[in-house]
Order: sequence, then C-alpha cells, then structure tokens
Amino acid sequence: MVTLILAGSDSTAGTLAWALSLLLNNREILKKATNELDTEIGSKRMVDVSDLKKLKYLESIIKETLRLYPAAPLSLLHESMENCTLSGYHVASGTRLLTNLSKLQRDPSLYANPLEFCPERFLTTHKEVDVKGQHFELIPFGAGRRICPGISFSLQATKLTLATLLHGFDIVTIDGGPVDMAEQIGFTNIRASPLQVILTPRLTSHIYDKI
Ligand code: HEM
Repeated sequence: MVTLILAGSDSTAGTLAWALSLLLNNREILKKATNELDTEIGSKRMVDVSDLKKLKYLESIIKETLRLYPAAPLSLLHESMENCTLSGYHVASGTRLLTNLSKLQRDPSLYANPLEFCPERFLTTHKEVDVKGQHFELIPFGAGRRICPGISFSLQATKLTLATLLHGFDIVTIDGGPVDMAEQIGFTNIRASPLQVILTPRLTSHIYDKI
C-alpha cells in the first residue's frame, strides 16, 4: 500500500502541475482546451467522468505533457536475467539497465520540433501513438510486464482533474508572466518551484456547490 501511495502521488500531481505550466505558457493551446470543454460540456454543469472519452484535445495535451515531462525520467532499474543482445550491444546477465525516457521522447528522429509543446501532433502525425506501452516512442509508464500498474488510474485522475480545473476556472499566473519551467531531478521529475496561480470561477456560482 505504501509503495502504491509513494509511486502514485508525486507522479500524478507532478504531471498535473507540468500540464498546467505548459498551458499557462501556451495560452492559445489553453484556449483550445477550454473551447473543447465548453463545446462538449457547456456551462450549466461540472465535468463528469462520463465526459472524459469525448475530450480528445485534452487527451492530446496529457500525452504531450507526459512526452516532455515523464514523471520517472529514467524509468526504473531492470536487471537482465540472462546474457542477451540488445540493439547490437551485448548485455551480460545481471546487468542493470535504465531507459532514458526524457531523451527518447525528445528524440528529433521521432518527433519534429521535439522541444515544442504541440498537442496537435497526437491528433495528426502521431495520432495512433498511445502511452500504454505499445508504441516505444512514447512510454512514460514503461512497457512490458513491469509497466506501471497505476496507468489507468493516473490517466483518469489527471484527465478528470485537469478538465474540472480548466472548465471551472480561468487560470493565470500571479504576476501575469510566464511560468518558470525549471525541473527538480529526483526519483520523480517535479517542478523546481511550486506552481502558484490565481483561479477565477467561470461558471455560475451554484454549480460549485456540488464540489
Ligand atoms: C503520471 C503518473 C505516473 C507515471 C508517469 C508513472 C510511471 C511509471 C514508470 C515509468 C514505472 C516503471 C515501469 C518500468 O519499470 O518499466 C512505474 C512503475 C510503477 N508505478 Fe507508476 N507512474 C504513474 C502513476 C502511478 C500510480 C498512480 C501508481 C499507483 C496507484 C503507480 C504505481 C507504480 C508501481 C507500484 C510501479 C512499480 C511496478 C513494478 O516494478 O512492477 N504509478 N510507473
């Protein structure tokens, strides 16, 4: 249980903070996300779990966030159980391997303008790519038999929280300026400084009574 809480909290909260930071620095993308929410949900109620499958643009924002800021940038250690050859390299039994997800997911041979926050790529050139371990150019949750067991929960929690925040509130930085994107590298990749924002309700007040 402790493992699940430790592995699940920083990673999911961190991803949410990166998504908001990226959106605040790319306000035209934020606007497109709120437009999608207004079209699909309207202004008379809060977001519901059943709405999530309709929010394709928001889904592409989460994929793009996980591409640029994978919560576990070096994944976890895997130990080779036997001698094998991997992409032409001899790997002796007992060797411990890490996958550099940050580097992989910012590889210019896999993504055009790899450092740019461009959710649209997951609706066009990379439409078929998902994060579930089948497409090796995007594996923020790892792949194979040790893939993150929290994947469905965290994708659902991130999408619901982000949708609820963006639909329910106008969000700006405290000084109106850009968000500092410095990373604090550790076991999980989190922001170096806390993200501080001002939230202003965008829906009529009685809708918030249900929160
Ligand atoms: C955005 C959120 C998350 C990301 C990006 C993420 C990413 C990862 C990655 C890359 C691994 C290593 C996979 C490998 O070894 O190949 C992992 C393992 C793991 N994750 Fe997550 N994770 C997230 C959320 C969660 C949540 C919410 C939970 C639990 C509720 C969780 C529980 C675990 C556990 C227990 C492992 C170890 C699995 C094993 O070694 O067999 N994670 N995660």
